[in-house]
Amino acid sequence: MPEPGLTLENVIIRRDGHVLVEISDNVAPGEVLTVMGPSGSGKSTLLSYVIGTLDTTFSAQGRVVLNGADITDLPPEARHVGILFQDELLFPHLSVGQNLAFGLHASVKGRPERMRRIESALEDIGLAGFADRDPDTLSGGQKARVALMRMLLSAPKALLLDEPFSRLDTERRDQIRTLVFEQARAKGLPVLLVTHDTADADAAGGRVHRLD
Ligand SMILES: Nc1ncnc2c1ncn2[C@@H]1O[C@H](COP(=O)(O)OP(=O)(O)OP(=O)(O)O)[C@@H](O)[C@H]1O
Repeated sequence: MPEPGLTLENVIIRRDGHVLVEISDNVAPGEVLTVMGPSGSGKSTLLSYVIGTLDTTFSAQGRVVLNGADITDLPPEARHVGILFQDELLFPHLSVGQNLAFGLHASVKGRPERMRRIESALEDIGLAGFADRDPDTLSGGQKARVALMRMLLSAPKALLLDEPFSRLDTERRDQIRTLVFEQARAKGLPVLLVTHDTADADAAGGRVHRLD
């Protein structure tokens, strides 16, 4: 039986011959593995490796396996791994609804069905009726919720989060954090969370992998 979730199998990432990252682990569906470590320890590099955008200055060995399928050599768009960054930007020239439509998986066909999905997605993040708004009229927390939902609509099979909460004030941070972890659990998605903040790790409630 293939192991469900996101498996990093004997992954070693090197730069200039030196080992930067070494990890071997399985993140189960709905589980959050928090990756912590000082600046420059390779946290973002590890996420680049998992999504398939590792810079050529690095060399890597090992395998990335998602729900039993080896995705190590697939191009990023074929991996079905969603990523959310600290500086997650919405397209400023598109409305909130169009931004979500951009994320919506191609398997959702027909304009009425696509519109219905977007309306229901906006309800899920407490932004019903916001479809026609310009992103620059939203607060930071509202933008973060739209960015999260845009990623979820693409039907990823795993989530990677690179300091996605660090720009939010404490109250919004708690809200968005809860929303992300609830959605990941509800959809059974394995999550890799990169953060400097021990409060993020505590909220995630899962295991912590330290890079030095
Ligand atoms: N494209 C690149 N070319 C050369 N070196 C790079 C490149 N990208 C990252 N590095 C180096 O690799 C190391 C790891 O960087 P990385 O961004 O993964 O660290 P990090 O742990 O995410 O840091 P931070 O917490 O500051 O974001 C750093 O020393 C960085 O300078």
